[in-house]
Amino acid sequence: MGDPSGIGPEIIAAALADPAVTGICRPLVLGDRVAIERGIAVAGAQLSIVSAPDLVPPVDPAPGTIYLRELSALQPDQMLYGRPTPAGGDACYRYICTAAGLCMDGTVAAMATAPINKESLNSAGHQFPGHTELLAELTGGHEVVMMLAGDRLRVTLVTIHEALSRVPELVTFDRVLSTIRITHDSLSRWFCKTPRLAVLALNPHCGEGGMFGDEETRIIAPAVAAAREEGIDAVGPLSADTLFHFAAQGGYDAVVCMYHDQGLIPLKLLHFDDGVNVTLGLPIIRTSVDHGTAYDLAGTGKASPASMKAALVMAAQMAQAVTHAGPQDPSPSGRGCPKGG
Ligand SMILES: NC(=O)C1=CN([C@@H]2O[C@H](COP(=O)(O)OP(=O)(O)OC[C@H]3O[C@@H](n4cnc5c(N)ncnc54)[C@H](O)[C@@H]3O)[C@@H](O)[C@H]2O)C=CC1
Ligand SMILES: NCC(=O)COP(=O)(O)O
Repeated sequence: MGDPSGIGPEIIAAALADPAVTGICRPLVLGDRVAIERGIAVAGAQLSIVSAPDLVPPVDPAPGTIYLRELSALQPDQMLYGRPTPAGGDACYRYICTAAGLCMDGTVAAMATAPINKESLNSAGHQFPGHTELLAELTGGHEVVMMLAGDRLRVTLVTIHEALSRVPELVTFDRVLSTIRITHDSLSRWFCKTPRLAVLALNPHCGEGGMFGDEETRIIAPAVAAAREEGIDAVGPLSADTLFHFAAQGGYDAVVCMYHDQGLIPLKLLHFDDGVNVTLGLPIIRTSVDHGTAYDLAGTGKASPASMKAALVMAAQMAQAVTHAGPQDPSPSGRGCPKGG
């Protein structure tokens, strides 16, 4: 359900009132009853809550229902709009842990998360920068990659939630190569058979022959060369300032970026409304909205549920691709896979 003080409950309600979502999956909400009731009212959705303490929704769910597993009983002062609390952060932690457990034991096929406030998660004593790192630990310490995806552009990140000043030391040969590998393997599995990857430079103009940095020659170019030797269709390092223009025209299936804002600024410019955050490398399927808790909008009914809907639909399509896995096209949605990709 995400942060009860943010827009999570209302965008969940709006998404689950849409037959395009409930037509493709049987959603089980993990969260707080009072927060979801309030979200339903804010969204103006015609939905009633069915308590599902131990169950998953039936094969034929009753129309207009939200199946809810109540994992918290927050007090009114712990869910004031725009006022995150440690209790809310702790509740988010429980929702995420339970969802991961249900995915791991096969009770559910996938999880889609609403936004959390990372500060309140940490204030509750859970020292994680975000879902991505928490899920990596909960599911066995896998190396994971954050991808944000829309129809026109996909980006994956070598470093995620890090101070910009730390990025250069974290851009290592091993990290760049493993991000390329995980991006390639995951795209091949879910989205395109033979993905074409662009790998970005860290510095302006690829370092301009060493004048503005040498990470390109020392680290990124050798990592791209190693990936190519493994048969991965990757090119780079390429200058970030021009590459996105070509990537958005279909030149690449994903762009491997060195740091958070290098990838997320162009992604959100094109796909703020419908972008989906996917964690690659996990043994489970996890998607998420591409935005945060939007405290300025919480409770107003003005928040767009489009990314929440897209995250739910993509999770369901990925799960179906697993169920029906075969030699046929692995693309669950056809999202942005250019011809010949
Ligand atoms: N998946 C997750 O759990 C994410 C959580 N966050 C967390 O969210 C909190 C707030 O982060 P911010 O940087 O302020 O980003 P934000 O995405 O919450 O808000 C940025 C701007 O976008 C607008 N906005 C966000 N979602 C919207 C929607 N669905 N419809 C219409 N407008 C929307 C907001 O009103 C605000 O003006 C932070 O604690 C951050 O860590 C941020 C990104 C992802
Ligand atoms: N900017 C994306 C973001 O912060 C999402 O993080 P996570 O909670 O999905 O790890």
